Amino acid sequence: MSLSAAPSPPATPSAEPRPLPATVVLIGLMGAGKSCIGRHLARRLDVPFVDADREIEEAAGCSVADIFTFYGEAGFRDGERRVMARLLAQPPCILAAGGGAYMDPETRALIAGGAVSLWLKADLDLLVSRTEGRTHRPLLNQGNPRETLRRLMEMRYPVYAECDLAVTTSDEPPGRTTARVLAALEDHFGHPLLTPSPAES
Ligand SMILES: Nc1ncnc2c1ncn2[C@@H]1O[C@H](COP(=O)(O)OP(=O)(O)O)[C@@H](O)[C@H]1O
Ligand SMILES: O=C(O)C1=C[C@@H](OP(=O)(O)O)[C@@H](O)[C@H](O)C1
Ligand SMILES: [Mg+2]
Repeated sequence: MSLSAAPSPPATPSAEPRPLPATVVLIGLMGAGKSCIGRHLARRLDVPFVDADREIEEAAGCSVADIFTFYGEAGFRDGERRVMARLLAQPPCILAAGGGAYMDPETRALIAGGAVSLWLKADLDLLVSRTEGRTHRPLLNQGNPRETLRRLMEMRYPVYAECDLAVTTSDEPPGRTTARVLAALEDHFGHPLLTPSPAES
């Protein structure tokens, strides 16, 4: 028996943390938490965070609601497709898409070609509770928002299901959801991701 003080190496060495290898696109319905969790995740990984809706607003010089009013939903979708293509050509970042972006076939193909899509999946009650009282989502500013969200779930969830990863969100602090998203990504990439900043809760 050796009396050496040197610790023996682990049977299976754990993988070294590596930088984010590809852009992560957060998809999901309005209120799922794409913008909120995206911001937390980017801070945790110390990579840029980009919110597609903010980029669209900057390019148009007005709010998403005004784009819908002046150019209609079709005009918004055209701008969204172009902005998503530009953002997907940038170095790896966390990209919060708007809820309808992944429904566009060209955008879906670009994401499948070089990014990782992660669906924040939420049930109807959670989406309603997280969106009520907010007025910046034109699709929910008319009619019955619960009914609109229910209809969008029916139309969109089968397409969202084409994504690479899905994480179910629940009524928990954003830090908990972020940790579960991070774990899903590390599992997908097969190695830990560099997290230079301390964990948030
Ligand atoms: N665990 C959680 N994950 C995501 N959002 C949460 C969570 N808990 C509370 N929220 C709140 O829910 C809202 C989600 O809105 P947002 O991030 O804009 O969604 P989206 O971009 O998907 O439409 C925010 O006000 C956020 O603070
Ligand atoms: O689901 C949609 O069609 C939309 C979602 C919104 O973004 P969030 O999902 O971030 O709220 C925004 O892009 C626009 O109001 C349309
Ligand atoms: Mg958002």
